[in-house]
Amino acid sequence: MSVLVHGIAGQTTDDQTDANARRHRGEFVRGVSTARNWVTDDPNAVFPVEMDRYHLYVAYNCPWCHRVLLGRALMGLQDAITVDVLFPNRSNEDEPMGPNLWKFEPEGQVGQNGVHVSFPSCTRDTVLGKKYVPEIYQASGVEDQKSVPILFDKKSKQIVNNESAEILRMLGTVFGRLGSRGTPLLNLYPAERIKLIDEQNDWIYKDIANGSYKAGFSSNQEVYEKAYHTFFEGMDKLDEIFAQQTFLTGEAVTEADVRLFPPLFRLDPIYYSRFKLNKAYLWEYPHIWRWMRSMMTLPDMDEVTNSEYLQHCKQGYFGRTGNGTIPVGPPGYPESYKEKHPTHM
Ligand SMILES: N[C@@H](CCC(=O)N[C@@H](CS)C(=O)NCC(=O)O)C(=O)O
Repeated sequence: MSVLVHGIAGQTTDDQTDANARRHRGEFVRGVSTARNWVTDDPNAVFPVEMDRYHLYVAYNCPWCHRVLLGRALMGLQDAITVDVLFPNRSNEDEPMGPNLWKFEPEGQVGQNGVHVSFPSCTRDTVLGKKYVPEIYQASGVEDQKSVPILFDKKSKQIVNNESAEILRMLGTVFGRLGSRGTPLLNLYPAERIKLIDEQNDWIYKDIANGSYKAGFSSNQEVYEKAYHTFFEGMDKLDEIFAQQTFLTGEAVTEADVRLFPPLFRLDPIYYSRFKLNKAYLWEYPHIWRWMRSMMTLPDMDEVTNSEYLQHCKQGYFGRTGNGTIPVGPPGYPESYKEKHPTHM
């Protein structure tokens, strides 16, 4: 299948210059997504927009999946696009397909801490019946990829796209007419705001969304410290923006807000400790906190921010790290995000 690469602002990749040497020095360098086809309005296209034709493979703990699920919920696309949910921890060394692979585990599993963990929202692969994500890529003829999210075409049994920035763009625009939000159609990337959204996406991807991963997963002290400072300079900048307006590009929610949400949702309960992004909590930024509250009141947000959702995140980030125990606190999350102040204050 031909691979169309559209360079959209703030797409989920890193500069690949000397990537292996940088990885060797301990820098976390994100790879490139290679399935890059688009669902379009054209009924004769290879992938035309169609009710109940497309499917998402996701893990709730993955922030790139989270943005796509947020897009699906906000646009009211739950009946239009089906979803399968992976177990939050990847495979162990002793598994037949090899280690560190996403897999379906609806019955749950015994974690590193010796406790059996299961989540009601974890599913099997309801489309292809596979166990591991690389098997989905193999069945679709896409090589050397193992990441989620995946947008899958149930009709042709092909992977459409595995770049969350592009999947979200499709959900927020061309899929809009299949959504349940009525008219006027919601559009997360409206023509009159494109420039502003692109500008915000660009720096927020580098400094906040991917920046948090640079801090959390680099083993190089210098890379971590740089990412830490950049992240919190970004937080100051965001607090100033939200002192002036409700959302990132004005008074209406757009794709830029959706993309900002996953890393900020994870800051207090996870990134603060796990990624050592411990200069300040989200609740210490009054205007960002208010933005969070505005986001939480948007339609169907509960589906993708509830306490089970956060528990997937905790399991994913802590379940195979250190001694494998899952933190109980901090108390009051995610409920506090709907309040003026965190409830434990
Ligand atoms: N290009 C991807 C990046 C997604 C990504 O990095 N996903 C992680 C999970 S958070 C993953 O599946 N990584 C593959 C792996 O490490 O096995 C996107 O944004 O859609």
